[in-house]
Amino acid sequence: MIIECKTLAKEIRENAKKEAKGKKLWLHNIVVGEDEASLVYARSNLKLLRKLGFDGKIHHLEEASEKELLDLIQALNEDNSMHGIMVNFPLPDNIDPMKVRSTISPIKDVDGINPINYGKLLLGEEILTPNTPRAVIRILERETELRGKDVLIINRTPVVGKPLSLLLLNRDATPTIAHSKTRNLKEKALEADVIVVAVGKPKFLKEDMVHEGAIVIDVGINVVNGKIVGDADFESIEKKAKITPVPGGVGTVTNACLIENLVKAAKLQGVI
Ligand SMILES: Nc1nc(=O)c2c([nH]1)NC[C@@H]1CN(c3ccc(C(=O)N[C@@H](CCC(=O)O)C(=O)O)cc3)C=[N+]21
Repeated sequence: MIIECKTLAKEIRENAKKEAKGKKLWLHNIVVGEDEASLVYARSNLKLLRKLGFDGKIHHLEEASEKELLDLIQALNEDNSMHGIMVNFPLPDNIDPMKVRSTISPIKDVDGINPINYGKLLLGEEILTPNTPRAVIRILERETELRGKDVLIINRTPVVGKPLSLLLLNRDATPTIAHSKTRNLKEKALEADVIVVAVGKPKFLKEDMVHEGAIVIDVGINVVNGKIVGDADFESIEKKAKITPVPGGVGTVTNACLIENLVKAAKLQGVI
């Protein structure tokens, strides 16, 4: 069964638009290098911003020194007419991600990646939290009661798996984080009420890893022959479990959540 996500995405962005009270907000989206998923995100987000009467700019730096990137972030921090700064991961090896995180002003940090916002999340306080994991939570909260549920997350990155586990703990679920060194992945997956997959490999999650009636959230964004596909074998899993589509699933809701955080950030800056 397919988990329809577009209605939820629409609700989130229309509510954010209302909260902005007619104020035109600006978001700057930074992509360094050629990560396809980041470029898909930046482009679809810019479209969405404009549709809602906001605006934005994509800074696609094919190559950048660490200093160039930090200077760009600093300039955006200081510009009062700019309300949100989104830096896409992964970054190339010549750039220290920790310095990037620390440089983004905590009140313009629309993806919740600054150590202050991230630390607050760790302590149970959700101010500006990462959008991809928040999108997963929004989808799950509509499908099920999270309290007590066993959730297997196949991803341990600071962008998806780690923050998602914290959001789940805040909601009394029982998260397990799996990664490339995890043993008996199939057994763990078969026991889970919910499986969240983000590994960057098309058809990684197969039908024989999912129990009847489970919920599968596909966070994968892979470009295959010019088309976007997820990490799950959608056609076979869809027959026995609930599953989010790609495109039109988590990505769509993530995009709406980014707009929601832009509005929140503007409130923290006192412009709304
Ligand atoms: N710090 C950080 N945070 C992220 O959240 C983050 C990141 N870095 N790096 C890159 C990945 C990728 N990602 C996507 C989000 C939405 C869509 C999206 O909007 N997809 C739509 C549109 C696809 C289309 O244009 O057809 C969909 O799936 O329906 C895609 C990809 C977030 N990421």
